[in-house]
Amino acid sequence: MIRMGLLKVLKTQLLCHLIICYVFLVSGIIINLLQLCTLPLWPINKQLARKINCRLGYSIASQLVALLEWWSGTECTLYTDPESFRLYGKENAIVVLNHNFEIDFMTGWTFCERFGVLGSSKVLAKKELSFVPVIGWMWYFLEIVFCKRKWEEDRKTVVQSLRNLQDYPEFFWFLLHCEGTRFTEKKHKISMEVAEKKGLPKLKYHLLPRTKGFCVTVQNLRGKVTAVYDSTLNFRNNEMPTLLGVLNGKKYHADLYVRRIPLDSIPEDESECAAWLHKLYQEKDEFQEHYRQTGRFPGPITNPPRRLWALVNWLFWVCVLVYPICVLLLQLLLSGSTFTIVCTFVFCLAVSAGVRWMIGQTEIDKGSNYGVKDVQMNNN
Ligand SMILES: CCCCC/C=C\C/C=C\CCCCCCCC(=O)SCCNC(=O)CCNC(=O)[C@H](O)C(C)(C)COP(=O)(O)OP(=O)(O)OC[C@H]1O[C@@H](n2cnc3c(N)ncnc32)[C@H](O)[C@@H]1OP(=O)(O)O
Ligand SMILES: CCCCCCCCCCCCCCCCCC(=O)OC[C@@H](O)COP(=O)(O)O
Repeated sequence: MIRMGLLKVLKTQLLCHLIICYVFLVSGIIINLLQLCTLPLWPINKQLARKINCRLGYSIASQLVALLEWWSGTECTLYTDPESFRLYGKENAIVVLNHNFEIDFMTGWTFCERFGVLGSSKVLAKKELSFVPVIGWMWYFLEIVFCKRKWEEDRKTVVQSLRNLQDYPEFFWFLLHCEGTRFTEKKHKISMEVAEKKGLPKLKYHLLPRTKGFCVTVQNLRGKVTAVYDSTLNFRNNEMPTLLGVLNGKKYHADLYVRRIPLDSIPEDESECAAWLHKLYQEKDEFQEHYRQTGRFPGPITNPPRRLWALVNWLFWVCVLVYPICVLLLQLLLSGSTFTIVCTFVFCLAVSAGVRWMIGQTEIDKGSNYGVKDVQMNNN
């Protein structure tokens, strides 16, 4: 009991957070550099370069998974039917996921890890994320598809990036947050005004999905991808998880409901495909209503257990990187030079501010104006 309490207190200590962030940042930059070294390999053996980058990408992303699974002890429960379960991780899929939570990317990654597709997981991500050190840089080498969320500018690049995935050598899940931005009350209100204008039924728990990205993804990955995984995520007891909470060791309870829909059953025609997606979001809304009323999603629970790999990778980087920094700091302190000590202190502060900025990228309060601004412009 006392040991558990001590551990809980330890997880809230700034020093622990600094060590975790230091390991993440330094290992991440080392891996980014290794990824850079694979560049000359691309023209010679593209498939090998891709496979190496998947492993390197795994080594970064799985640190956040380990933080969620092992540090915060967050429980990730999967609601899905056993027949579909057998196929997860053994085929390429498009994942359609709601976008309500600051850590939904970490929860998504956790399921990817458990099914062995973490290194190769893909997403249609906003361009701003490509500038985030470590993760954004890693994504260049993993052929993540970036968009500016302006269809006229995106169409060409998105289509080309999707086509490039036709010969991808590993099984991948391609994530689409069709709502295009995270849920806020303001964005919801505006988006429901758009729904009303379009004569579409209102959604209670989702923003109106943007259909262009989905239709173009289905179109360009046909033949490569076999299914759409309609995924609906929620957290028990109205938890609103944050990355800072996870870093402080707070345990959350994620519930994910996944339905496997064969890609063949999705209409090829663009307007039919868009209508199909709107219907899907109406169903997703019903699942969320069911969750609110009963505290669970429909269907059986088929849980993949957490695996040791993410933890092993994390401990490896801790062992490699913590000892040298301790020696370095000790040498600096013993040097007796006030100037050097002050410089080191300022450098550490600057790095901490950088990491805080990175964490800020996950915070909904600091989110974009997308879904607010464009409607106002359309109305002007
Ligand atoms: C199983 C577990 C999970 C597994 C996880 C798997 C993989 C994990 C991998 C990685 C994890 C990391 C996660 C990182 C997450 C980062 C995610 C993001 O960055 S989300 C933001 C970027 N992505 C997207 O936006 C994708 C969805 N968007 C689209 O597809 C868009 O179509 C687009 C391609 C971006 C283009 O957008 P644009 O706005 O320019 O054009 P649209 O034509 O789509 O939109 C206009 C259209 O929408 C109507 N509409 C609806 N609401 C509004 C509104 N509020 N304001 C204005 N307009 C709105 C509008 O009427 C137009 O309608 P129409 O099409 O009829 O003209
Ligand atoms: C071991 C781990 C140590 C942790 C140390 C700190 C790590 C910092 C990690 C930063 C991670 C940055 C990746 C951010 C991914 C966020 C995905 C996301 O949710 O983006 C939002 C967009 O979809 C929509 O944006 P909005 O229009 O809502 O605005």
